[in-house]
Amino acid sequence: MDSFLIRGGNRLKGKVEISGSKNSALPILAACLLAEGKTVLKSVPRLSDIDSMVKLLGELGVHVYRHEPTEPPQGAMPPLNGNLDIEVRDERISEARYDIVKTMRASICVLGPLLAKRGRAVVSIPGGCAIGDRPVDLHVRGLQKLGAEFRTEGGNIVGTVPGGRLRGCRMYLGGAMGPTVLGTINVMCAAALAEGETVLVGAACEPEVVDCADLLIKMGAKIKGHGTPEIRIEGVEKLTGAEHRIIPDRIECGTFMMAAAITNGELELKHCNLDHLIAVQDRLDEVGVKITRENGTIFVASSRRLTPIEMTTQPFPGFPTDLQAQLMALLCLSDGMSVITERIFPDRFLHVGELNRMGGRIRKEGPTAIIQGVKEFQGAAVMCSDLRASAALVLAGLASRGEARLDRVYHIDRGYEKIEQKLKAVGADIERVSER
Ligand SMILES: CC(=O)N[C@H]1[C@@H](OP(=O)(O)OP(=O)(O)OC[C@H]2O[C@@H](n3ccc(=O)[nH]c3=O)[C@H](O)[C@@H]2O)O[C@H](CO)[C@@H](O)[C@@H]1O
Ligand SMILES: C=C(OP(=O)(O)O)C(=O)O
Repeated sequence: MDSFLIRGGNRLKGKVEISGSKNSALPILAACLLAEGKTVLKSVPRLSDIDSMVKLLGELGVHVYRHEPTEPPQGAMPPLNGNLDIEVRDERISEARYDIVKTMRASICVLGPLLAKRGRAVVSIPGGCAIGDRPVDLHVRGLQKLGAEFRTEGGNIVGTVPGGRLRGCRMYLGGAMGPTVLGTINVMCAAALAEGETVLVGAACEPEVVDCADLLIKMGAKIKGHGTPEIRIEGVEKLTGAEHRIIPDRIECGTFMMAAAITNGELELKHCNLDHLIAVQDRLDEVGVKITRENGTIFVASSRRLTPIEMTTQPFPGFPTDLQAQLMALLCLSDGMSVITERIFPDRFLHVGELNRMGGRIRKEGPTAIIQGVKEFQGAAVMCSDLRASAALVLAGLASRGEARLDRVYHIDRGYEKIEQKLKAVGADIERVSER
C-alpha cells in the first residue's frame, strides 16, 4: 500500500493542468451501454475508478480501447487524460458483480442503461461508505416509474422490463436530502430509449448531469432542460456512438485553488471552468483568496491572511460537498472561528479527527463543524479514510511544519490524476513511498 511523505512549508507557484472530470466520465462510460457503434471519449482521466468502470464494462460485453499517448522526454510529467474508443460487442451478460461495485459506487450507473437497452439488469446493491449511508432508493423508484420491476436477491438488485421497453412518464425525482446526481443520470439515460416523453421534476442540476445529457444528445437522444430542475426527454428507438470531450474536473480544480491558498502561493490552473465553481469562488473571495480568470485558465493567489467564514454544502450551484473537507483544512489556518455545515452527507467528517492530529482545532456538533483557526499544522502520521478527506490531509501536509505521512493513499488515486506529480511540478515536497 502506498503512502505520501509531505514536508510542508513550500509556497506553490506555477501552472497545473486540470484533468477531465471523474464524476462526469464514470456515468458517461456507463451511458455508452446505450449506443450502437463506436463512441470516442476524450479527456478521460487516468484513475483507478475509471479502470474499475472499464473492467465492469468489459464484463458487460463492452470493448474499451485506450489510446496511449507518446512518452514524454525524460524528467517531464507523463501525459494526462486519455482518449477511449468504446463499443458494445456482446449484450448477453447484464450483471454487475459485488467485487467491482464495492470498490466504486458509480457502478450503479449501469442499472438504467442495462434496463433500457437489454431489458434486464442484475446490479449488486452498493453499501454505505466512509462518507455515510448512501441508499439507491431514488434510482430504483425512478426506474420503476418507467415500468421496470425489481426484486432483491442475494445482495443484488434484479430488474426486468415487462414488455421489453420502458415507458416515459412525468415524475418527481427528489428525495429527503434533495436531488440525486447519479440517480438523475441513471433515469435520464433509461428515459432516452423509453417509449414516449419523460419529465424529470426535481432533477439534479450538476455540470456532470449536463455533460452526460450533451453526450446522449450527440448520440441521437432528444433532451431539453438539462442543467435545470426539470428535464424533458422524448424517447428514441436507437442511439448511435458519438464523439465527446469530458468536462474539466471542478473538484480537482477547487482542490488546487485551495492548495494555492493554504501555501500562500500563486497557481495558474489550466483547462478549467470557473462557472462550475461559482460558489467556491464566492467563499474563497470572502476568505481573502484572489481569483481571476482568462478564458479557460484560473489564476489563484493568496497572501495567507485568511478570514474565517461560514459555509453550508448544497446541491449545484451551491458549494459542493466534495470540496467540504478541503475547505475545512484551509479554514483551520484562518484568523478566527469558522463554521461548516454539511447538508448533503451529514456524516462526511472522517477528516476531522485526522486534521486535529495535525494540530487543527475542530469540534463537530451533528452535521456542523466549528473550526478554531490555528497558526500552523504540524506533520504527523495520518490515515486517509476516503477520497476528499485524503485531499484535505494533503493540503494540511503542504502547510505543516515537519513531515506528514499519509497512509492508504489508494483513496486519493480513485480521484486525483497524478496528484503528487502535479504538486511537485509547482514546488511541493511530496513523495510517494510503496510498502509491501
Ligand atoms: C460518482 C459521483 O458522481 N459521485 C458524486 C455524486 O454521488 P451520488 O450521485 O451518489 O450522490 P447523490 O446526489 O445521489 O446524493 C445526494 C443525497 O441524496 C441521498 N440519496 C441519494 C440517492 C438515493 O437513491 N437516495 C438518497 O437518499 C444521498 O444519501 C445524499 O444525501 O454526487 C454527490 C453529491 O454531489 C457527490 O458527493 C459524489 O462525489
Ligand atoms: C464521493 C465521491 O465519489 P463516489 O460517489 O464515487 O464515492 C467523490 O468523488 O468525492
